[in-house]
Amino acid sequence: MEISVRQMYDIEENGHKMGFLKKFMMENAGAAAVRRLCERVPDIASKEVLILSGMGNNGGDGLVMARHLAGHGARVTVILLGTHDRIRTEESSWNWSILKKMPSVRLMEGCDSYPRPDVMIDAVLGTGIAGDIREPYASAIRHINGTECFTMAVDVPSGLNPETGLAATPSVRADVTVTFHKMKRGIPQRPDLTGRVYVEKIGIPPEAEEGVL
Ligand SMILES: NC(=O)C1=CN([C@@H]2O[C@H](COP(=O)(O)OP(=O)(O)OC[C@H]3O[C@@H](n4cnc5c(N)ncnc54)[C@H](O)[C@@H]3O)[C@@H](O)[C@H]2O)[C@@H](O)CC1
Ligand SMILES: [K+]
Repeated sequence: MEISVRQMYDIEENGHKMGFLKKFMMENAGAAAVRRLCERVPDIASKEVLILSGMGNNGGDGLVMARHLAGHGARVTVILLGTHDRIRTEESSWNWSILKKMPSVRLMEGCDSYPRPDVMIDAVLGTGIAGDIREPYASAIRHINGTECFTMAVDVPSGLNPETGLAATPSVRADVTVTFHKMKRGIPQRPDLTGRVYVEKIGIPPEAEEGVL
């Protein structure tokens, strides 16, 4: 079943009000994405992974992935596309503050030149996308597309509108996309951008869908 972005936000809100806090959803989302990544890249411990994280909760999923990947022994760099004081949500800031205590993860706030990794994680933009792609997000997306390495998009390839299926210029072209809870209706319209799509449950109680679906 495909759902709208509005329905996804309402389900998330209902789950949060039930006490299944958004930070738990984010944790499960990042963990599920890393499980899929390890399936697709079995020798992850020998890999250099670059995570490009935006300032919203899509970026927060990327921050969770950084911690899990460090646990798997990967060499992880996170580039936050802004400064940490501009992170927009409590759950994402919370994950950033954990990473600050982890020397095993290299953290950068903004950057002039991007490292060239073996694996790229696109956690730039998700369901919160609105309008034309602004900087520094546009440069980050162009960088992702300019590398040859294996690319996983978190929730939706950045630039692709998960409601309409319309793709901004630029939009990420991913090898795989891991989306959460249920398929958003715009995602299956662009297999050329998403690559293979996995839909992962993130622990939201089914009761959170009551009155929404
Ligand atoms: N819905 C859910 O159940 C869950 C959602 N999660 C994640 O949260 C994401 C949604 O998070 P948010 O609502 O914070 O939104 P996003 O993280 O998708 O985007 C918000 C950020 O992007 C910026 N932005 C929006 N459009 C832009 C544009 N055109 N150019 C440049 N910057 C732009 C905004 O200013 C804001 O900083 C989902 O895609 C998913 O990855 C997960 O944490 C797990 C739970
Ligand atoms: K993304």
